[in-house]
Amino acid sequence: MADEPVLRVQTLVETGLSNVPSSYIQPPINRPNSSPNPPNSTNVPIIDLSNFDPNHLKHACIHWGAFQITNHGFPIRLLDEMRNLGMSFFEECTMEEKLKYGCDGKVAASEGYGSRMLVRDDSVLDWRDYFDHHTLPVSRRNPSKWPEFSTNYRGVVVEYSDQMNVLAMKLLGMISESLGLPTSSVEDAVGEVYQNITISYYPTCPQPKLTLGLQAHSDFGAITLLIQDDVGGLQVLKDGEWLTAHPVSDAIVVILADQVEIITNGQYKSAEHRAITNAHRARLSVATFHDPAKSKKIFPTEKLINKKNPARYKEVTYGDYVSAWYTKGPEGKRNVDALLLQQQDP
Ligand SMILES: O=C(O)CCC(=O)C(=O)O
Ligand SMILES: [Fe+2]
Repeated sequence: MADEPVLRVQTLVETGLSNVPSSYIQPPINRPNSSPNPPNSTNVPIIDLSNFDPNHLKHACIHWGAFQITNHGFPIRLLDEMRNLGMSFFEECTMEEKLKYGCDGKVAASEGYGSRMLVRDDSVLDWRDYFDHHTLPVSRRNPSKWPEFSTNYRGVVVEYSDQMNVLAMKLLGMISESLGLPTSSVEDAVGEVYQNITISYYPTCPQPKLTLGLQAHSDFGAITLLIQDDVGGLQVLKDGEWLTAHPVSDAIVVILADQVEIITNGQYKSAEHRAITNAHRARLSVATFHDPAKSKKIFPTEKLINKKNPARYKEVTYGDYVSAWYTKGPEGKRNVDALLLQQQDP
């Protein structure tokens, strides 16, 4: 089992190093491409919810597994508050204050301030520090584990959690309808929602061409709603090419995760994505994950299965899926691909 590195990435950067330690150097095949897509080229689809077209949503879910939503009704004030409070935690609190909320590095997905996603110790480290909050069901909320440097931090997290959950369920309803299913189908297949909010902080990196802020992965839950700042660094894999999801002011990035791929029998795909680093400005993102309960059994929805379209994925207990993800590592989409059933030739 890996021990949590003593140094957070931010502390490493503050030492003024000009070469990144070898434990953060990606093998050449995983390193970021030197010429990313420019801002006005292909971007992940943008869906304006005030002028909603279900076919547009369907196209984005089939071909990208990720899209950005605008005019989503989520209070912009709350997006800004969450981003600003997150930035203040990382940049204005002392390390001593931050370490009061240090997470348990030996436990996967433990709550608090950390720097390592996997419990395995043989993977290349991400150039990222983070703060994970356990927010839903309400019984998992323990605000004493959240920072209190600002009097409204804990209140903002609660309001953000509730509002994100409402939006996530609305999106699952739209996704169901876009497949011709009753509105509640995907939400019912997910069951009780377990929500985590992770603020990721990517310090500037002296050698961004050698590192990743976050290695390539698909999210293991059902649906992730992510906001970023204007720095940019999120990339989505599309037809074998890594494309930067350029920041769109006040937009929310929607990322389909593995359980939605299984529930929709692969009609909709989870998005493989990663974060790159840069040498000039630290970057912040806030990801809100919506996952099933560990005991929930996940399988393709019966209404999408027939003779012509047989089930393509094995049933899995969600908790087993998550354990495999943390012990084997994400390595792109290998965990969901491992559930694929052999298809008979017609
Ligand atoms: O920071 C980002 O843009 C990506 C974060 C992410 O993919 C995650 O936390 O799962
Ligand atoms: Fe992710």
